[in-house]
Amino acid sequence: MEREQKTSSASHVLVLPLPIQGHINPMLQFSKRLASKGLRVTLITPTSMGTSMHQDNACSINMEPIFDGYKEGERAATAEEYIERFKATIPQSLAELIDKNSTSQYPAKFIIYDSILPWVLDVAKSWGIEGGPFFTQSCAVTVLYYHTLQGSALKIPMEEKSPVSLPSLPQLEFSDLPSLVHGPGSYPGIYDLLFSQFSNIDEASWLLWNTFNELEDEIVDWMASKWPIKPIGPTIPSMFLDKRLEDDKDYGLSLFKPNSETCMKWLDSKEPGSVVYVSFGSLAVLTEDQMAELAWGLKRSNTHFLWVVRESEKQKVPGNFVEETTEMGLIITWSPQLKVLAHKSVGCFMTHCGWNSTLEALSLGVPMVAMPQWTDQPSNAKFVADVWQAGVRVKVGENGMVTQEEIERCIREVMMEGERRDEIRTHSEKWKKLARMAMDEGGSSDKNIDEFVASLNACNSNSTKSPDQRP
Ligand SMILES: O=c1ccn([C@@H]2O[C@H](COP(=O)(O)OP(=O)(O)O[C@H]3O[C@H](CO)[C@@H](O)[C@H](O)[C@H]3O)[C@@H](O)[C@H]2O)c(=O)[nH]1
Repeated sequence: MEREQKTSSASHVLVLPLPIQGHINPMLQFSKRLASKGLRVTLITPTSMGTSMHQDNACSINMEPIFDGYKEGERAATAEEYIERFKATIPQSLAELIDKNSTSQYPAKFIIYDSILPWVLDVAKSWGIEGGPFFTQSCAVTVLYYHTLQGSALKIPMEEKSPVSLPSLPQLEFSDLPSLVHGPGSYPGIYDLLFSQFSNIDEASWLLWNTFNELEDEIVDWMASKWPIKPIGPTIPSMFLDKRLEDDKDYGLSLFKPNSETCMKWLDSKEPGSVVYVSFGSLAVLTEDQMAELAWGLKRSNTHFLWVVRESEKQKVPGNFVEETTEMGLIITWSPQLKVLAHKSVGCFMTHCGWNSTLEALSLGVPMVAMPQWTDQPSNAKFVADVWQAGVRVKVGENGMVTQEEIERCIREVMMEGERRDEIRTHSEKWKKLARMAMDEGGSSDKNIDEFVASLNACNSNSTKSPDQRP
């Protein structure tokens, strides 16, 4: 498993993501940046991810599997059950890994853990290792969770669905708030998980964030007045941004198998800017009725479409839809999303506004039609449409459904020639430039990464506890 890294005497950092695609991608990508700056990085891959992941061999970091309570292929019935077993198993597995490392040539100095696994910090500290959480969602959304937890400015359950005004944030309607803020009853296990991010935030020495200063400037300033936060994103492979890391062309680790060849060939055959790319990420589950509205909305828009429908969702596509749209569209089960967004034929991204997809579209200058589903996505959609003005957001009907007419209207607004389309394109291009600048040499995120690396290199002495001090 172990690969050659740039510097043999480098500080060693462990990185532990929750094993879902939207968390693996940014943490793996950040790991690559750290490795490019001379650190030795080990990405910890919980066993449930399996060994059959689709892995890019050019990846510059080490991977170390640890037991998370599940054998490859074994699945928990619910997210809550998975997290429970994960939490019961990982501390021991992690302690064994840290122990193994401590007697090696490269004892770990620091652990970067997914912010929704705050208890990792306690395990690390008991071994004399420092740690810091990595936040995979926006600063704005985290601030909203923070205010909810404080219970003063934002109280749940919300009795009145009136607009909310909070420091450093634009005025937000009820429908702009993360779905979990609507109340613990909505998603019990996940609610606890997201709110636990704050349980020991004051004990962490670095808070690393997949965002960039320019994108969330006022919010970053507000947070920086409370915590040592460091925006280090967008965590997109370098070849799509600053192009400084030649081998960094892809995320490199996928839990799904992309239909790359079919997809890129199909895109090559289309006119520039003529395709709507549609994807709702790795987790979203639409109702059968909503899938049907989406399908017929795509048909009504009369535009070419490339639609990602995961294997588990395929049976919801209306029976006659594929035959009726063979000339217009292609449905695939997973795409090489960054390559798709960077393709000249793509003119618009219809997205659920997962934070990675949002950052990817902004970084590649692709205008969006935002169709949020749950968790942080409504707030991301609010920013996309009204703050960054890089797209439009669908209106949800009273029955919670987005109609085919509404989907058609939004796609046309972003795709069809006219003032509105030009405005959105201009804003999208602006964010593309700013994202690139943030990651390029001397950019805001690049400086933060340098600062983090320098601080680790400065603690030259091995701080891992000696055998008789270990727990
Ligand atoms: O066909 C596809 C579809 C997606 N992706 C990639 O998969 C990732 C998906 O991440 P994201 O857009 O954030 O969506 P989710 O998978 O839904 O991510 C979960 O995690 C995110 C980070 O915490 C949250 O913002 C989301 O709301 C939550 O659903 C992105 O990097 C995409 O490039 C592909 O490569 N191919």
